[in-house]
Formats: sequence, structure tokens, C-alpha cells
Amino acid sequence: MRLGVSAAIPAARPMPENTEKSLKLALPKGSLQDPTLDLFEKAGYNIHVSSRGYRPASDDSELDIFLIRAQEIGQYIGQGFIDCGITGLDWATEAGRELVDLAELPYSRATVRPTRWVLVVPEDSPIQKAEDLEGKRIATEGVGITKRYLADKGINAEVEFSWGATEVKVPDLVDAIVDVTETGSSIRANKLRIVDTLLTSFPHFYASAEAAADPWKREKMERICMLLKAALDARDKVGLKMNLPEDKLSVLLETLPSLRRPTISQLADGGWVAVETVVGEEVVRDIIPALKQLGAEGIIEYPLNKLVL
Ligand SMILES: Nc1ncnc2c1ncn2[C@@H]1O[C@H](COP(=O)(O)OP(=O)(O)OP(=O)(O)O)[C@@H](O)[C@H]1O
Ligand SMILES: O=P(O)(O)OC[C@H]1O[C@H](OP(=O)(O)OP(=O)(O)O)[C@H](O)[C@@H]1O
Ligand SMILES: [Mg+2]
Repeated sequence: MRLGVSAAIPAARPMPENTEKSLKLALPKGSLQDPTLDLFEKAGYNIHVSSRGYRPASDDSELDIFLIRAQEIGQYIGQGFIDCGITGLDWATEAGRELVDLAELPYSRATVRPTRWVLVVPEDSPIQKAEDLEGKRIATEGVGITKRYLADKGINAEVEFSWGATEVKVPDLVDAIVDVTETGSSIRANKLRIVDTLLTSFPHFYASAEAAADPWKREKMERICMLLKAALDARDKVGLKMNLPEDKLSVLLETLPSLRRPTISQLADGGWVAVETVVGEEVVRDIIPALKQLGAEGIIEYPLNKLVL
């Protein structure tokens, strides 16, 4: 049987633009993977990771994406094998390479708080301050961070590399550990006590010197950074819109300072104005009832994707 042409050959679709321009971008596999992919989605990039695939596909054909351990991203960017990527300030420092820092991106695994590298001992340990570590043994994934800290303080202690699950090692295997903490729940669960903070770290967008000097790559990276920051700035903020009797406007602006610099437009209905503004999500539960009491009508709250200031 001969099939009609239309059945045999799917209708021609426009081919994706064949561009030779490509930016090699490394995203962190591990703790930061999910929050990073979520952030890119909010910034307008859809990235699809298959179950065991480390070369995710995206809807931007100019991006050539690699999923790489956060610990290794700095090294590959520094060597120029990858143009740019996102990794923690902690691991970029540990990699000890020259990187161009294009943006700090304030997000973490579970919260909006930075990760802290902390010196930790069991709750009942005699160690009270860094100096008490003299001659002691410390286990950590961040050997460089820890050695620099001890050297700065002139303390002699043995630092050994830990592959993870470091909390389990005190006090039987080592006297203290240096580990990452975000919410503090691992420290509490293991009955540990923080003695000092060595470093606080957020993810950053890093580029190689070569990529930063290439005009096309530089512009592409700066656009991505701008959109990622806009998505982070919109986090926890909402838009509010309402109609208000015009004679209540000055009271509104005086009593609700969180409604900073609203846009006000005159309504066709004389005596009423439309007010539109952006506020922190946490103040909405106080503001909406106050607005209602003031005589506002048609109050609308809507989520925001990006905020470019
Ligand atoms: N709660 C968290 N725990 C661990 N790392 C975090 C957390 N929040 C943010 N990070 C950041 O994630 C990056 C990678 O963390 P880490 O070195 O622990 O590797 P990982 O991705 O958690 O893999 P692993 O399973 O080996 O620990 C670091 O830059 C770290 O600062
Ligand atoms: O303060 P919290 O929110 O509890 O986060 C800190 C925990 O997260 C990290 O562990 P991870 O899950 O990366 O496993 P690991 O110990 O094997 O590195 C870190 O080593 C702590 O154990
Ligand atoms: Mg970890």
C-alpha cells in the first residue's frame, strides 16, 4: 500500500538554528543539583537530566551542559576545559585555580542561608577553642580550608581527608572535624558542638579567563547571571494590586512602609486609584487585612518569576 505523502513524512518543522557558538557550562552534581536546576528553570532555562546522564539537554542550543561534582568544577574551569560553571565558593577556593568570579548566587541546598564550614567537637569534648587543637587530629573533606585556618592561627594539628559521613568519626577516630553545616540538623542529631566557623560559602558563577575574554561568551554568561540573580531576587516576593479610594492613599503610604514605591494610576472611576507594588511574602498576611480595613477593593496577590532592579 502506498501511503499518502502527508502520512509518510511528518510536516516539515523549522530546523533549530545551526549555530557554532557554544558555551560549556558545568552545573554541580550532588547537594546543589536540584536547587541549581530549579533556579535555572525560574531564570527561563529548561534543563533536562536523564536518570544516569551527566550531559543534560536544555532548550538553549548554545549551552553545552556538564553535570560535574561541585568539588571538581573549579579545577576544570581553571584548566580551561569548561568555560564556566556554578560551584560553592568553598570548593572554588579549595581548587586553588585562577577563576573569574561573575556572580554570587545566594542559595543553598535547603534554605536561603549560606553553607558554613565549622570546626566541630562532641558536646562534652574538652576542646573549647581552636588553640585546644594543638597536637590533635582533625578529619575533614576540606583539607585545604582546614590547613589554612590552622596555619593562620599557628596551630599544629594533624589534618586527614574524610570521604564524607565525617560526623561519625568523633570522638573515636579523631578529636575534631571540620564539616559543612546549613540547617544545623546533622550537628544536633550527632550531639556535636560548634567551636568556630572557618568559612561561609554560597554558590558562585565562575568563568575561565579565556571565556571571560571572549566577547560572545562574556555577554552570554552575563545574561545568564543577570537572569539567575533576577530569579533569586524574586524569591519570597509577591506582587500586590488593588483599587483604593484616592483620599486613603496618603494613609496607605504612611501606615504600610513595606509597600515601597508603589505604582499608582488613576482609575476611570473618579476618586479611585489602582496601586501596584512588590512586597516580601512574609508581610502579606499583615498587609492584606490592613488594606481591606483601609477600604481597598479587588486586592490581588500574584507570584513573581524575576525581579530586575
Ligand atoms: N546542606 C548542605 N550540605 C552540603 N553541602 C551544601 C549544603 N548546602 C550547600 N552546600 C554546598 O554544596 C556544595 C557541595 O557540597 P559537598 O562538598 O558536601 O558535596 P555534595 O554535593 O554534598 O556531595 P557528597 O555526597 O560527597 O557530600 C558545596 O559548595 C557546599 O557548600
Ligand atoms: O546542617 P545540615 O543542613 O544538616 O547540613 C549539613 C550536612 O550536609 C552535608 O552532608 P551530605 O548530605 O553532603 O553528606 P556527607 O556527610 O556524606 O557529605 C554535611 O556534610 C553535613 O552532614
Ligand atoms: Mg556533602
